[in-house]
Amino acid sequence: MPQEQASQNETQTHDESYVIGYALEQKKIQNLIRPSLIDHAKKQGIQLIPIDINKPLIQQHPHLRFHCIIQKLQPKHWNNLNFHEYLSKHGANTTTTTIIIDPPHLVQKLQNRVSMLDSASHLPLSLQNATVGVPHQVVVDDEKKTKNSVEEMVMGSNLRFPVIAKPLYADGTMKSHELCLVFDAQGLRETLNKNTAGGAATPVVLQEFVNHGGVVFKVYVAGEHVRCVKRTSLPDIPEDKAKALKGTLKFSQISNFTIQDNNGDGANHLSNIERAEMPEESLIKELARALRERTGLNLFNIDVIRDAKYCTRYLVIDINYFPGYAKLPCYESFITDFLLDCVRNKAAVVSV
Ligand SMILES: O=P(O)(O)O[C@@H]1[C@@H](OP(=O)(O)O)[C@H](OP(=O)(O)O)[C@H](O)[C@H](OP(=O)(O)O)[C@H]1OP(=O)(O)O
Ligand SMILES: Nc1ncnc2c1ncn2[C@@H]1O[C@H](COP(=O)(O)OP(=O)(O)O)[C@@H](O)[C@H]1O
Ligand SMILES: [Mg+2]
Ligand SMILES: [Mg+2]
Repeated sequence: MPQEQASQNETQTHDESYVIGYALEQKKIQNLIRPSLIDHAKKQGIQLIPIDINKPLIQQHPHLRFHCIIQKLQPKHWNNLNFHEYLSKHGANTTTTTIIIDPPHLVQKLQNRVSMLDSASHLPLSLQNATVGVPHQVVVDDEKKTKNSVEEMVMGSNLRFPVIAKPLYADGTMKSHELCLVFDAQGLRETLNKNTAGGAATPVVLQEFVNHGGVVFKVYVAGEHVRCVKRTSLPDIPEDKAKALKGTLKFSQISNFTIQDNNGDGANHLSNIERAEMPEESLIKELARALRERTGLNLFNIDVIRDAKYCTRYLVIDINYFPGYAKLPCYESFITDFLLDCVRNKAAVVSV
C-alpha cells in the first residue's frame, strides 16, 4: 500500500465512535490493555475505558454511555459492579443498550473440567476424515475415594496408566493449574492423599493421557474471529517406558515454556513445534463455531491435541474463558475487530 494511502487510512475519521469498558483484574489489564491495543482501537473509533471492579458501575463514568463491556471477573467483583442495576438504566429495554460480554452463568461452566468438556463431546462436526472428541475421564471426590480402591477407580472407569490428575475446578487459581502425571497405583494413592507432600485436594478428574507429539494447538476465539497457534506440551511416553515408570510427576502451565529440542548429539534439530503440521483451517473454524454455539460464549480458547497414533483423531483437553490474547501476533487487530463486530452488528454476539 503506498505510504500516503496508509497514513490516510490510519488518520481516517469515524462517523461513529464507540465506548468500550473493560472490567478486569490488574494483572489482566497489564497483559492485555497495552498502549498498542489502545492506539489501534482508537484508530478504529474505539475508546477503551477502565472500569473499577470494586464499586457499582452506576457510580462510575456518569457522562459516558458504554456501548459494550468486556470482563473477566470473580463472583465478588460481579456483585460489586452490579451490572443489573446499570442495565436497568442502560439495558435492553432502553434505546441505549449496553452489551456485556459474556453471561457469568455460562462462563461458570468452563470453571469445572467436567461441564467444560461436556460442551466439546459429541460435536456435530462434518469433516471428511478428522474427528474431534474429548479424552476419557472420571471424577474422584471424597466419597469415591473412601469407598473405592485406586485399582477400582482406574480399571472400573476403563482408564489405564499413565493418567493425568487435574483439579476439578478450573477457577483461575494457581492451584487449579497444578496437574500431575500418575504412572501407577501407588502414585495415584499418593496423589489422592492430601496429607502427603504433593497430594492433590479432591475433587480431581483422572484423565486418559494421550501421546500427541509434544505439541498443543491453542485455538483462540473472539466471536467470529479465530486463530490457532502451536505451543509446547508434555512429551510422548512410549508404551514400554510407561510400564517401567513409577510414582508421579507434577507440572503446571507447561504451554508457557519454550523448549529447544536437542537430540543430545550437539546438533540443533527442528523442534516438535516446528515440525508439527497445523490442523486444517476448516477444522479449526468448525470447531470454534460449534463451541461458540455450545457454550454461548464469545471469548475463549480451546486446547486441542492430536493423537500420535491416529493422526485424524483430535481431542479437546481444556477450554479457557478470556485467555491471554496478547500472546497472539497482532492481537490488537484481533481484539479490535471483535469489538467492532459487537458494537456494529449486535445480533452476532451473545450477551448477559
Ligand atoms: O496470563 P496468560 O496470558 O498466561 O493467560 C492464561 C491462559 O493462557 P493461554 O492464553 O491459554 O496460554 C490460561 O490458559 P491455560 O489454562 O494455561 O491453558 C488460562 O486461560 C489463564 O486464565 P485462568 O488462570 O484459568 O483464569 C490465563 O490467565 P489470565 O491472563 O486470564 O490470568
Ligand atoms: N489428556 C491429556 N493427554 C496428554 N496431555 C495432556 C492431557 N491433558 C493435558 N495435557 C497437557 O497438560 C497441559 C495442561 O493441561 P490443561 O488441561 O490444559 O490444564 P490447564 O487448565 O492448567 O492449562 C496441556 O496443555 C497439555 O500439555
Ligand atoms: Mg490449558
Ligand atoms: Mg485451563
